[in-house]
Amino acid sequence: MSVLSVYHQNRPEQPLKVLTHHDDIAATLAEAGVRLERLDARAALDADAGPDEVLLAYRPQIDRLQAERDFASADVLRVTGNDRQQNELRARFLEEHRHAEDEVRFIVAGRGLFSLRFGELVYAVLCEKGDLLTVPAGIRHWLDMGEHPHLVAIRLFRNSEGWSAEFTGDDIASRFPRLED
Ligand SMILES: CSCCC(=O)/C(O)=C/O
Ligand SMILES: [Fe+2]
Ligand code: NI
Repeated sequence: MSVLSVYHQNRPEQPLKVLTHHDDIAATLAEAGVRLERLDARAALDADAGPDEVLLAYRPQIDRLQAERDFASADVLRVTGNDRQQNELRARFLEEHRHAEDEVRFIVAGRGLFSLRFGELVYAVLCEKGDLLTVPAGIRHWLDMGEHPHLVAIRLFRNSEGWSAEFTGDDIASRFPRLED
């Protein structure tokens, strides 16, 4: 179930509101220019399927998005378990950053908590399998996957080089709730 919690940036201990209905969440995010959509994520895949298998299994969804929005590349981010490499990935996305292009992420397994800043507000949206999240370019944000990450996401880029980000150096994420396992 997706969940949206809206906070004032100085009061991370007390959300101003919490929404749990997908339509309410999508409508609230849309007011801020963020799109949350649902896609079919029921492809039969082994738990350890590699990036090529994931991209092949979701080719119809990717092709449709590519036709609508003209992406130049796609990759698969898989973060599962908590070995050193996974912990490094978790730590990297927990640092507040922004991108020069929209962040377009299709969650095909597991879940992740995206926290987005709009003025003095922080919108923390828990995304799960089947969610397609589009965050406009330039929005400051971070992502938590919890202490035992389980997240597989297809990432779509306009940039043929793939993922690139500018880290803001702001430690706001350290004051906000993490994704609970
Ligand atoms: C769920 S996609 C993983 C992380 C990522 O690419 C990003 O930019 C998070 O903000
Ligand atoms: Fe990002
Ligand atoms: Ni799973």
